[in-house]
Amino acid sequence: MSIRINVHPSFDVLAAATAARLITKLLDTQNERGEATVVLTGGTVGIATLKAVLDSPAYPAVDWSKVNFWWGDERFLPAGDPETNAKQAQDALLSRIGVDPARVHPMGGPDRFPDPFSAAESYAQELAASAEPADDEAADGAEADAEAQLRTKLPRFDVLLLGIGPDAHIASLFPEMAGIREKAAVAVGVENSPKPPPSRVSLTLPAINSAQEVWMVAAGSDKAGAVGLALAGANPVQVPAAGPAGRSKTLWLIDQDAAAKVPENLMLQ
Ligand SMILES: O=C1O[C@H](COP(=O)(O)O)[C@@H](O)[C@H](O)[C@H]1O
Repeated sequence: MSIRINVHPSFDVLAAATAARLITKLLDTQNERGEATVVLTGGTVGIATLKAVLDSPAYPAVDWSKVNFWWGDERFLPAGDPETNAKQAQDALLSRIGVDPARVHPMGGPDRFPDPFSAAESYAQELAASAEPADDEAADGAEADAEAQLRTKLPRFDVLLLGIGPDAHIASLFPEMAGIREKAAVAVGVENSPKPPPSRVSLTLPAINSAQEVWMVAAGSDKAGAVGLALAGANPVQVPAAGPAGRSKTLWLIDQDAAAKVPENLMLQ
């Protein structure tokens, strides 16, 4: 598994470059597999990236009707609320590109579930229903066992995008809270989130780390501390952004301001 850090000169360049990467990644994956699966993030860079996809003359190269969309987290608000990550993604891109609604999987809100915990349970079921059939190649060892278990619960995520909060949260996994410690479930409900709104739903770290590629996106000097600590190898319970690791690749896509505290030895690699 490789970690790569890409520092871009500004927020706009970061969003445009991440969009270009995403288009190419989806196109390549469709060439290989016929379809592609992306896990979207909310937040500033996440949504700006989707807008930049639509601004790119290359976006029609992707067959958007064969892209599966999932979310890394969601604010527990009614469907269509402008604060939901799903509505923001719809407005920025999804409503404009001819997606197949059956392949779009937003997390549920209070219009469908009594609380974020039942919404998380339902999302876990929806994820499991899209899991790929187990292959017969049984690998040995506890780690292989855990991976095989996870494969029965999750679809193959080709690329998973994650924003980073100034407090180093990723998805809706906040420092020191139960969600970031979760090892068994693939999705969790969150109450008392330090960032409003207080109720949320999130994928867990094991679910995030099942992705082939994880792309960490962040911009701005308020993210520099979180990015620096994460790349210096902090404990994910205190610094959730330190936890994600894609199966084949982890890409850090950040702007110069967010890169200000990245350990120098890593910048030289
Ligand atoms: O609330 C959230 O915040 C994070 C980070 O957002 P940003 O605006 O500080 O970039 C985001 O990754 C997450 O999906 C979202 O629900």
